[in-house]
Amino acid sequence: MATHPGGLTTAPAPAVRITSLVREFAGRRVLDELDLNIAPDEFVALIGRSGSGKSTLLRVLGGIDHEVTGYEELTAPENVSVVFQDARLLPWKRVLDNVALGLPGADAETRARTALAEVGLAGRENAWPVELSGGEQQRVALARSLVRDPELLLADEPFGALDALTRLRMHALLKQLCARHRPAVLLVTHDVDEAIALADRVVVLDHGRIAADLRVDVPAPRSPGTARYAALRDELLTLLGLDPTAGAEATPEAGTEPAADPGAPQPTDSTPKNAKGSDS
Ligand SMILES: Nc1ncnc2c1ncn2[C@@H]1O[C@H](COP(=O)(O)OP(=O)(O)OP(=O)(O)O)[C@@H](O)[C@H]1O
Repeated sequence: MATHPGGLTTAPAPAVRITSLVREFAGRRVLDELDLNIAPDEFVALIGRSGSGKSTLLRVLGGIDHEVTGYEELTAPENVSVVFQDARLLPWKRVLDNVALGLPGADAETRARTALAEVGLAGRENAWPVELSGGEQQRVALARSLVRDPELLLADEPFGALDALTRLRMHALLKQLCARHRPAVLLVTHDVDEAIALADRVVVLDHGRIAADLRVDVPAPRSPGTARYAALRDELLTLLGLDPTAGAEATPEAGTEPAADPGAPQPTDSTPKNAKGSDS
C-alpha cells in the first residue's frame, strides 16, 4: 500500500487486470465476460469443474492464446513464466542447460546454478532430464521459470501428476520460492486443499465466469484441523457442487455434468491414479 502526501492510501496497480474478457470456440463462450484482478505478489488459486475455462484463461494470460473474442481491459506483465503439469524439459539438454536456455547475459549459467540450488537440486546440474524423478523434473521446471524473475507466474496443475507426499513437499517449496521472488501467481488446481494451503485468494470459475472470489483467511499454519479451514473447505466444495459431508463422493449439480468426472475438483488431497512423480 502506498500513502500519498494528502493522506490518501492507494493499493498498488494490479499485476493482472481483466475486465469483460470473452473467449469463444466455434461460437461457444468459454470465457464469458470474465473480470479478474491480481495484485503484485498476490497468490490466486483458480478452481472449477472440468471445462469451466481455467486453462483457457491461463493460455490467454500466458500469451499462448492470442485469439480472444473481446475485452474491455486485458493487462498482464510482459515478464510471465508458465509451469505445466508435465515439466516439458528438453530431453537432449542437461538440467543446467534446460534452466539456462534463452537466458540473456554472461551470468546466465551462474543464475541457472543458483536457481537449481534454490529448488534443492545443487549437484544435479549435469544430469539428463530422464535421470530425474517426476518431482525433480518439476523442480527443474520451477527453477527455469523463476530464474527469469517473472512478475507473473502461471501454473496449470503443476503438481497434478505427483504423489501426495511429493506434492506436499512441492507446496512447501513453492511457498518458499514465492516468498523470495514475490511474483503474482495464478495457480490452476483441482485440489481444494492445495488451493487453501497456498493461496491468498481462491477464485471459483463456473462456465467461464467467476462464481466466487474468497480470501483465504486461515491463520498459518493452515491446518485442516482448524474450524476456519474446515469452513472454507466446505464452502469451496459446495460451490463446486460437491457434498462436503460425502468424503470422496461427489454430488452432481442438477443440469450439469456429474462432478465425479476425472477432472472434477477433489475433496481430498488425493493422489491421482496416474500419479507418477516422486522426489525419491
Ligand atoms: N482449442 C479449442 N478448440 C475448441 N474448444 C476448446 C479449445 N480449447 C478449449 N476448448 C473448450 O473450452 C472449454 C474450456 O476448456 P479449458 O481447457 O479451459 O477447461 P478447464 O477448466 O481447464 O478444464 P480441465 O479442468 O478439464 O482442464 C472446454 O469445453 C473445451 O472443450
